[in-house]
Amino acid sequence: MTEKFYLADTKPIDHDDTVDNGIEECLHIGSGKSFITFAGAGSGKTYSLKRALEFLKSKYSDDFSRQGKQIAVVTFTNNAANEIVDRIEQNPIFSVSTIHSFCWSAIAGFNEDIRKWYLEKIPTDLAEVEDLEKRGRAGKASEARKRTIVRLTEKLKWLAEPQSFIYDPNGVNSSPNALSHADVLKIFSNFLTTKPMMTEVIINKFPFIFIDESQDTNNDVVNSFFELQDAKSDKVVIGLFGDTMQRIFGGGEPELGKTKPSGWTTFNKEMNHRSARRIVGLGNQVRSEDDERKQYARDGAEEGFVRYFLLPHGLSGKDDVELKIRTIMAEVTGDTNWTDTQSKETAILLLEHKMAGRRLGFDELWDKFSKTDNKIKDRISEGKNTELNFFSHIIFPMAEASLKENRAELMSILRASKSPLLEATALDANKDDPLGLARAAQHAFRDVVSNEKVSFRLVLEVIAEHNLLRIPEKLQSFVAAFEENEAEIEPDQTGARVEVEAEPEERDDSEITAWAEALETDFFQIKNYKDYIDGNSIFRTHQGVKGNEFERVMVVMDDDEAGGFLFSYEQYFGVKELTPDSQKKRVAGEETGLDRTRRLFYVTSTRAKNSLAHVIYTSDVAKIKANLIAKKFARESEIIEV
Ligand SMILES: Nc1ncnc2c1ncn2[C@@H]1O[C@H](COP(=O)(O)OP(=O)(O)OP(=O)(O)O)[C@@H](O)[C@H]1O
Repeated sequence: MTEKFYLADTKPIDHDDTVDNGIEECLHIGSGKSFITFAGAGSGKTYSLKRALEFLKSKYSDDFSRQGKQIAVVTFTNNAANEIVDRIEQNPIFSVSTIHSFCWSAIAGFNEDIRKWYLEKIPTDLAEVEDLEKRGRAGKASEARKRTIVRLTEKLKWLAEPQSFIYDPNGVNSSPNALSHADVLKIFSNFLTTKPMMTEVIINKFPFIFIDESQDTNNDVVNSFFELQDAKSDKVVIGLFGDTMQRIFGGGEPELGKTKPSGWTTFNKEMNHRSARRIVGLGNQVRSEDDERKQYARDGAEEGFVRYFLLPHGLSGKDDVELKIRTIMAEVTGDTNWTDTQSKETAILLLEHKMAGRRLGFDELWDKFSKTDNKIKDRISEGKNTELNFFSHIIFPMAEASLKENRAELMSILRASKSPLLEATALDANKDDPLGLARAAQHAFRDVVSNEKVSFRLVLEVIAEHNLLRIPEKLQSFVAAFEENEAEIEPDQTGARVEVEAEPEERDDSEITAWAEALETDFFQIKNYKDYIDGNSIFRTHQGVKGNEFERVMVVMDDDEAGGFLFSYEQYFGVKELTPDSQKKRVAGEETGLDRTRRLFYVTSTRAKNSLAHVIYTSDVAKIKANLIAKKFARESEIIEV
């Protein structure tokens, strides 16, 4: 059989230079040429972005510095923003920020407009919940709906007066007038298309706007940029960098690169600078079932290794088997680093937190969230769940400082988190001993966290009881009794307790139920969760490695253990039939779990530079083997049954 299905062809390293030259032709004020770059894995999107920035710097640096203009680079995550900042030369004409920071900086200060936006939106949300409540049954969900109705009604009252809104892109946003992450994006998209003044401010400040990872950039935001280009093509150039095959988070625009945007200049990058020929070949074969874009490896690239390990579902001692597989990979590749458990150049990719949770020890916590909405799970996997972050970013470091009796560190966390006990009103109320209350609270907190088996609930309760920190909105109902005490202590603050709008999808009853159960589990699991989210472990999720690269990658696929329904490798590899619902969707040309799984498989496979081990737990080893060969994902010799 011909090797063309397995090994990518090669081209010289400068093969894509024409693309970068083409991009430069768009980069003139008034060019009218906004552009979208199609570029597969490892094609050097960041490289092209960097070149574009350098070009603009050489052309406009003096003018922009004088006029206070900037070039905006908008990224998906803080990590991506930092990586770009590291890779470009520091210059005040570059403004690199996450999408949330960018949107917030555009709408910040438009307080009256934000208030009006809420005044229009909340009655609709309220009517929706009231209607659901009228038709729904009594029970936990109904209780949650009733709480939402009270909250929204109070908020409407609060919004009757002018307010000043705040937002922290990296924070928990639990203070009364803080916007939620989701609302910042919604408000921005709405204002960009309906508020000419804000639009003018943006395009005057940013004549060039680049958006990285555009395939996953929030749908509303991307579409508002399409409208901006239609209306102001003489004043702004927008450049989208991304790869539609790597759209793996929920919020992106599915039509990107198909019907949208129209009339934009498009560029195709064809090189893969990252991976060995065999790995680029596999990526091409995966893509042949989607948009059929093909990549070349670099001239001189090594052949590299791909191996498949097929294992039956329900196997016991998975950790041992996976260790053995790494030993086999070391033998096959001659690369002994495969067995080094600390190597930063090795990644073991798990489909879900649940799998990492079991291997790292936060499975009890994670299990409680396994039945929640996918958007919530997405936020957890991105480390963006407000309440979990409250525990991992604030309370856990406090517990550590407290146990080490590091009072300075503890005070600094309390100050940074705006502890109510350190506010002027609280300090003034106890003139004789302003820090007395804070001290008592710290002692009580230390007593509680000294128990290594303490539950999240007890930790939360001691914080609420002593008013050590403001509790994020969704957790407030679990400590409601203490809040009333707090209102007695600070009668002036009543109105300020109302939290500003959370995204309706996030007001999901299942999340409240999950929290009720999760709070009963061991608090110190949060350390393992935090290590994992911070990337301090060899384990990562399939979704979490987007944009990263490693010498060696082992991808563990186990539908049974993952227990999710967003992805199904069994369906993708032809072992299980599509569900009737998916079949209907497929016929109607709609997206199915199969498309999502294919894209995820593409992302994980293409993280490896040199060697790739696919570990597949399946209900039918023989069938999967036959299908991998039929799809030309594997040569027979690459499949190993352990
Ligand atoms: N033109 C180039 N010449 C040399 N090296 C390059 C070039 N472009 C990219 N590289 C290298 O190739 C690797 C992949 O580049 P980069 O991470 O920018 O790709 P990407 O398109 O963002 O990939 P992905 O979408 O898979 O995350 C990096 O190690 C980068 O340094």
